[in-house]
Amino acid sequence: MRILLLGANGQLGQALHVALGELGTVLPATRDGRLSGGGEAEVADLSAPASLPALVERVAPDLVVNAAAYTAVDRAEDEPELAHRVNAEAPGVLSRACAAAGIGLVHFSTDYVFDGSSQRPWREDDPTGPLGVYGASKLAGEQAVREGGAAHKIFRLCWVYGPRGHNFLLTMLRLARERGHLRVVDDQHGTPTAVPRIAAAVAGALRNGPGRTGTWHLAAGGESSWHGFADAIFEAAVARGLLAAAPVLEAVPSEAYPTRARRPAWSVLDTSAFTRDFGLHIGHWREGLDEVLASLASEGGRP
Ligand SMILES: NC(=O)C1=CN([C@@H]2O[C@H](COP(=O)(O)OP(=O)(O)OC[C@H]3O[C@@H](n4cnc5c(N)ncnc54)[C@H](OP(=O)(O)O)[C@@H]3O)[C@@H](O)[C@H]2O)C=CC1
Ligand SMILES: Cc1cn([C@H]2C[C@H](O)[C@@H](COP(=O)(O)OP(=O)(O)O[C@H]3O[C@@H](C)C(=O)[C@@H](O)[C@H]3O)O2)c(=O)[nH]c1=O
Repeated sequence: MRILLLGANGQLGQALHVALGELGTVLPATRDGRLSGGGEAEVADLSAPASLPALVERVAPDLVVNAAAYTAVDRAEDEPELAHRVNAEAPGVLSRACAAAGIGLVHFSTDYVFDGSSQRPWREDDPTGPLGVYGASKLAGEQAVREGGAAHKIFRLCWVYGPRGHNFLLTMLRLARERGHLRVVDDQHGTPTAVPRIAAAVAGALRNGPGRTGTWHLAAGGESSWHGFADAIFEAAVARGLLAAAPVLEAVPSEAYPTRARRPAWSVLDTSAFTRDFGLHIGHWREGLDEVLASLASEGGRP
């Protein structure tokens, strides 16, 4: 199987590049045709959606996996058109191109399509209500993929982090090295999910349910606040020698840490449909955290 992977330089894209290798040949594509680890890739600029059908036609893959996205949650408030083009229009164009070629499309969405008001983990068919531009653009992307007509798998992820790229774990490690005191919100709840485990689960889902089309929640087990996640990061990072000492960590309400975009108070996803349909689960979020910190430690300590 030939798999065209868009967004191959992103944190999820890099993990998928490895994990999808077990299913066939991965053909990476990036914004500028270069792989961040060195090497060449196809060019796929999602801010120019009209360029995408020709790429799909020329490469003639058996499957397209779209890990590219506009993910800057606060900046999206000031660049709504760009966010919409990359996160909504481009996935719609891809879905139509895949439908025309008779191939499937794997796409990713987010817990930020919800408004955070639930009292229990969100199910796939719960009403959406994004609080900001990023979440709204990702919701429009889901709808565009469904309407585009390709057989698709849309995986809604939550609080993604890994050993590379831009994410909360790496931000916390950096800030802890710069300051002795951090303030982190404790009234937003979700499930931190490590990219290596997401990538393995996506490969497993393609293996176990290649013909299935639909939308699934895919996240680790358990739940935490951002403050609880930061606390666990510092405890494990000190134990693994990645930090000399944990900073003082103050729990604060969201009002005390104002951001350009509002985030949901409750982002925990119910993943039972994914487990039922593909026979897989990602494991508890603390297991994924331990693996990522172990891999950072084995790489020499400093991300
Ligand atoms: N990060 C998270 O916490 C979560 C992410 N998700 C979803 O998971 C998916 C993967 O996200 P993640 O890997 O974390 O995000 P990253 O920001 O790490 O990666 C996104 C990739 O998309 C690329 N990209 C952005 N704009 C364009 C463009 N115009 N043309 C081509 N490529 C572009 C970026 O390229 P470049 O490297 O050149 O900037 C980057 O490599 C996305 O769909 C995201 O919405 C869902 C829930 C949580
Ligand atoms: C850096 C920092 C953040 N925070 C708060 C801000 C925010 O409410 C929360 C999370 O911070 P971030 O801005 O790093 O995370 P954010 O970019 O909101 O993360 C989101 O990214 C997108 C792409 C998704 O799809 C989501 O699932 C989610 O992972 O923590 C603090 O309280 N203290 C701090 O020192």
